Amino acid sequence: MNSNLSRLLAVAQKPERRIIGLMSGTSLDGLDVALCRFSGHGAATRVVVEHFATVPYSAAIQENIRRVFAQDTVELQHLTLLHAWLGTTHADMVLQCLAQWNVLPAEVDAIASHGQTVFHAPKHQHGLPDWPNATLQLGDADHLAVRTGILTLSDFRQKHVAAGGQGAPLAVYGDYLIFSQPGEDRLLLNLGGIANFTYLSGSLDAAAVFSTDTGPGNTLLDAFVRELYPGKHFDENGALAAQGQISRELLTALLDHPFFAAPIPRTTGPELFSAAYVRTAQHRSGTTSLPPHDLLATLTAFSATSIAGAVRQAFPTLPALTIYASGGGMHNPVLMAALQQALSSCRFSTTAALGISPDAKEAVLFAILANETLVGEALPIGHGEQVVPAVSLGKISFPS
Ligand SMILES: Nc1ncnc2c1ncn2[C@@H]1O[C@H](COP(=O)(O)OP(=O)(O)OP(=O)(O)O)[C@@H](O)[C@H]1O
Ligand SMILES: CC(=O)N[C@H]1[C@@H]2OC[C@@H](O2)[C@@H](O)[C@@H]1O[C@H](C)C(=O)O
Repeated sequence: MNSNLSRLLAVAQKPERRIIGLMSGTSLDGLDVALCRFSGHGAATRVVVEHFATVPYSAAIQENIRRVFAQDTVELQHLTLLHAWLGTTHADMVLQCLAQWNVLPAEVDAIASHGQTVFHAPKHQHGLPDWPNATLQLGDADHLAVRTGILTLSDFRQKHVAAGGQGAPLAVYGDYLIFSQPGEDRLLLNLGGIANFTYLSGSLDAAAVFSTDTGPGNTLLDAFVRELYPGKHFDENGALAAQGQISRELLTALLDHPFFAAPIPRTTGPELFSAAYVRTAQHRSGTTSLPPHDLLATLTAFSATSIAGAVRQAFPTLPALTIYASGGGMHNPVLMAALQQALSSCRFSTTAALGISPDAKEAVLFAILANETLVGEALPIGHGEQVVPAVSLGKISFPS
């Protein structure tokens, strides 16, 4: 048998596998690296996070990504170079983590690389009737595989799109496998740059499961903190927003967009929820001279209100849900307090209570996707409009 295929077979047949999940999200704060140990697959998946680190993105890396990130027009040479360069940069970050953890690359069975989303274009957002849903992640996985010597799975979103999805959220597959719990209706709420949630029924009914993006999480807060407070990158502990007053006029204008009435599931990104989106809403509501603290208070309320709105849209008579938060926004007490107030009948916790660090969760989820592709079967989840494509996800890059 071809040596690459026998290597693949050997990994699939191992009783346990070590898979590194890599995620660098819309916040561009760094690469999340989670070294996970797996046994089983599907409903029998067991995962232990052996090590986790976020390797921060330098200002240069951020700048190189921002030149194309969510931009309508880009320099094609830069985009091309960035694809290869991010692949090698992510490879070096993985090698750096492994060295720190005293783990040899040969002791790792696979890498699951999300890559860097640079443009997300679901049909409802690009608005071009003859063109499909589309999404683009950079950081070529052949570079990762060759440089690390580790089998690499990547580009998980394309199959989802090819099979009729919008390319996101993908968290639903892993959430379903590792967080379902008989007797508890759960929402797994990720507060990243963009916020999303997965619903898991306490009846363990796979057909009832769905997930959706809700709109902005931290992305607008980060953008305006960077602009209004040079040197700061985010509203640490909500300290800036806490000093402001919410502008009801601006909040109403921000919420006045068809995205918030579109059927669930829906996905989005900073292509829509950008500084320009906020400025347009400010003009419409006559709030262009809002003081910075008030603007941040209003943007925090915008995230909380749109998340709560999506939850209520999905569950008009809100059942007794337990919400398990993850992602950077859960460290923002102003955002969390607003969410708890808007969804006061829900119980709030974090994925730490379920054994997965909230900061590591998304990286772990991509490792789960790779484990399923290597040893599992495509999972039937959801139903009707909310069906989740039952496909294996990711492309396989061999080191040689
Ligand atoms: N202590 C804190 N106080 C307030 N906000 C925080 C804190 N820590 C992190 N954040 C927010 O979390 C963000 C990072 O979140 P995270 O790493 O989950 O995003 P991401 O993975 O890039 O996003 P996405 O899930 O959209 O891809 C930061 O940019 C910041 O806005
Ligand atoms: C296109 C893209 O990269 N989307 C991300 C982003 O970050 C959060 C939200 O928007 C979510 O839809 C998705 O990531 C998570 C991991 C997901 O697919 O579940």
